[in-house]
Amino acid sequence: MARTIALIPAAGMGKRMGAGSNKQYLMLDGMPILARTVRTFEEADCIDAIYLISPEQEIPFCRSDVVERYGFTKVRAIVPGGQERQHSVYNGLRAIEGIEPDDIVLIHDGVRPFVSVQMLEDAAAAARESGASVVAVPVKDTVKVVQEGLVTATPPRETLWLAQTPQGFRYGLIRAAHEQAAAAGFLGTDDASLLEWQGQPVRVVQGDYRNIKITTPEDMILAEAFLKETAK
Ligand SMILES: Nc1ccn([C@@H]2O[C@H](COP(=O)(O)OP(=O)(O)OP(=O)(O)O)[C@@H](O)[C@H]2O)c(=O)n1
Ligand SMILES: C[C@](O)(CO)[C@H](O)COP(=O)(O)O
Repeated sequence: MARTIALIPAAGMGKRMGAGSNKQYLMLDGMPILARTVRTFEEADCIDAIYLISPEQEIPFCRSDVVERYGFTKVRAIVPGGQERQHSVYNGLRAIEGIEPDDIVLIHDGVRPFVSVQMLEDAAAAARESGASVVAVPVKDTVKVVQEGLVTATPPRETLWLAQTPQGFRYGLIRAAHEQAAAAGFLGTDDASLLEWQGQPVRVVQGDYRNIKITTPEDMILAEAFLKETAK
């Protein structure tokens, strides 16, 4: 049976959060965002090993204040990140030990702490069957394409989905896509887009509107509200 490996990029600088420190370590009800995210992977039976990706200078802190403090036993390594998210993920892909082309890699933002075990299982199963999967939700608003302050298009809403993570892949496929993108200088904002760029199919798996990426200060308010609701 193919193994399922989690790659958790957490090497961003959190510029849009403007917290003055890295957003992945902001506390949500007493626990760092990143630790909340890793906990779900630690608890999921379908996950065999976890690789974290961190800014190089924060690796000791990540080890002491996330991995050791919360006793995460599945974390195999903390890998230094790169300039862009894509570079960080590529570093992670190259660091996984003993991985086979048919093993599954689940790539998940460290700052999406509301991921569920069900989402991990669904994304991994779809990747095993189809090669690549992306967790996503349908958009609720009408989306405008805007150029130089003018609307140039209103794409039909039923075709629009918001991409989340986890995104799941057979290792051989995602490794080759990252290598080809790096050689061609193609930069995508998620991993599925690299396979799309190659013309490969990507299966959509139903996500959850609560699986937010904590990006700007109002996302912290939402995250705290979600936590309060589940504590009731
Ligand atoms: N060079 C980078 C940039 C981003 N990420 C990670 O990718 C995820 C999604 O990125 P985003 O929310 O954009 O985080 P930041 O890059 O930190 O935010 P900003 O763009 O506001 O600086 C985060 O877990 C982030 O840490 C990464 O590992 N390496
Ligand atoms: C991967 C991602 O979270 C999917 O929504 C998103 O594309 C990351 O983008 P960002 O530019 O790093 O915020």
